[in-house]
Amino acid sequence: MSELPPLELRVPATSANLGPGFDSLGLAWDLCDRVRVRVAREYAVEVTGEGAGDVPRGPDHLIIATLLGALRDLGGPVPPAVALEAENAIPHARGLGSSAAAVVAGLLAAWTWARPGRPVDERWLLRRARAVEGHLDNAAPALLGGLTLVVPGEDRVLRLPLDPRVAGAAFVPGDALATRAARGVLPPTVPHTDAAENAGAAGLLVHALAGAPEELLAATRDRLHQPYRAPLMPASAALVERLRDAGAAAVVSGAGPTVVVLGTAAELAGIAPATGFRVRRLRPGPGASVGTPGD
Ligand SMILES: Nc1ncnc2c1ncn2[C@@H]1O[C@H](COP(=O)(O)OP(=O)(O)OP(=O)(O)O)[C@@H](O)[C@H]1O
Ligand SMILES: N[C@@H](CCO)C(=O)O
Repeated sequence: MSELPPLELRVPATSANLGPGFDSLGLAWDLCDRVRVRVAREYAVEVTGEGAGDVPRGPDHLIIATLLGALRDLGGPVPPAVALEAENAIPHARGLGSSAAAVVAGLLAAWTWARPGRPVDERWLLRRARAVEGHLDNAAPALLGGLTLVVPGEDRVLRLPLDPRVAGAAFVPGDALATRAARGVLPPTVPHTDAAENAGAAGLLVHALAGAPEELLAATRDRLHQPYRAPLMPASAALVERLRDAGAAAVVSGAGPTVVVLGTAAELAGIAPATGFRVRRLRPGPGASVGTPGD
């Protein structure tokens, strides 16, 4: 068991939905959590940065629980305990994919211990991530990097072309909002007209992100989730409206309450801070990586 090597992983923050692409489009950012795991006699968890005061310190820590479950699924080896060190940069429960990043870290670590030297089986990893997360639009870009499309109902994930001029600015509020709560307010059905608007906007968004950033404002309109969630995040909803009225392609990131503006670096340079939000400049980034410490 002690032959299982210590591992170091990096996993990116992600924005799911991007406006009209509910549960299907997602984008990885250059904001990453760093995680180290090793076999130990007793569980030990050291966390710095985001969520440090809140996450469990034992086998129920999301990364460790995911790792152990996946090792069992892969037929072992399951160590007596693991020690985990995490430097968290991704804010928790803000719509930037922190839980998907943790799940992808646990699954990549499990694969690396159970199948050393073998390229990760993406279908296995995404199936496991779906079982934990319920949807894949954060896990897919966290694993693959860049812009990804999940086809809900089909077991398929595509990496889509992304114009290198596209960047982001995240407005992260102080208050958290659990994804589960934000999904709980969505109605079981939506009007046909809203579905049609979103279908058109999602198609335009893929086109805009691939090479027509001047279309981003028109392409980021959403009728399927943001209006229903607005009462849970009134400050974010007001900020989206204000930014869009000023011509910026602002959307709610994932289930919120972070607001993300998509645009070229030149457009984003003019974005002013907003009271009650931390602003973080973002660039699209690569997917998760795993190696041994010091690599
Ligand atoms: N790095 C982490 N380590 C341990 N637990 C984590 C970590 N990241 C997230 N979690 C757990 O997941 C919860 C947040 O998950 P949730 O799905 O509500 O939000 P999110 O993933 O940040 O946002 P979204 O899914 O909308 O992008 C945290 O409160 C914490 O319990
Ligand atoms: N598509 C998911 C993303 C959660 O991060 C939702 O909006 O609920």
